[in-house]
Amino acid sequence: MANVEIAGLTKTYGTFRAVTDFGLSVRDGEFLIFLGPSGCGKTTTLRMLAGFIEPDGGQVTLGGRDITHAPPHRRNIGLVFQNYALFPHLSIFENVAFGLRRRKQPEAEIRKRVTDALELVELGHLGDRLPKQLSGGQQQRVAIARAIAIRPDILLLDEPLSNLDARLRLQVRDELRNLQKTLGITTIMVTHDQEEAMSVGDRLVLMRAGMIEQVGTAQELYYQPANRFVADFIGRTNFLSGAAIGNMFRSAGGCRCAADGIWVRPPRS
Ligand SMILES: Nc1ncnc2c1ncn2[C@@H]1O[C@H](COP(=O)(O)OP(=O)(O)OP(=O)(O)O)[C@@H](O)[C@H]1O
Repeated sequence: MANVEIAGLTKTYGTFRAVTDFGLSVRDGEFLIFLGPSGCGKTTTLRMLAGFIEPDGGQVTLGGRDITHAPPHRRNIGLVFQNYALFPHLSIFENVAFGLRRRKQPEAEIRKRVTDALELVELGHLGDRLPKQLSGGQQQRVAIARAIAIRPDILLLDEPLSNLDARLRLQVRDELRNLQKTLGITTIMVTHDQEEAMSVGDRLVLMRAGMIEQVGTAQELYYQPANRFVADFIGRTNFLSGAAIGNMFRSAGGCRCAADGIWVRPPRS
């Protein structure tokens, strides 16, 4: 477990700025969501944190350690991708054991950690199967078990639920949320699904065109949007033109709204 400090992270492809001056503190044990429309830079930012994309500028520290230019395997980060990325020729047990074998853990430790991780995602009885003998939801739970088996400092999830059908999506989403709270692992998840973000995230980072528009809880973004884009993206919002006068709002049609949100239609004269 660790807190993550991100400062001024920037990535440019040619002349196109995919991520600009991204700065944020992720708290120890927090479930943070990167949310925003397609192409806004969520995956690029996550991949810079994972070490797969080299940033052009900025800094990332993990538990106080500068990892900005460290290779992925030196970061102790658990990764879960949209497409599960399981090894098709390895058993479920060996898929989960993979990262531990690479880290040259003793055999007894590997057995214990794989068994524990598979139990946590309720797949302890399926260790001998191959990935193709599992459903999509089960495969994604294996990918989650593999990520947590190495006891990562942080867990990075890139649209982990988007290949699942609607029912499984809800189920795995709730399981993921419970698991994250049980283990207390600092977690960052990318999604473009507002409802998913609002139901699992402690805080949401709403991005647009490579920049952060607002960071806050779902309630803060919903009730105190920083701007029109946030209000539009997060809520089912109707926009009325008008003017704020003290603690009142006067719309072009003559209605007024007090700070408590109660509408008042002025008496006809
Ligand atoms: N290797 C690359 N070369 C050039 N442009 C790229 C490259 N990778 C990403 N981009 C561009 O950077 C921008 C951000 O991409 P990114 O994948 O981070 O967006 P995203 O928010 O994760 O989108 P989505 O929700 O569709 O996955 C996009 O406009 C994309 O086209």
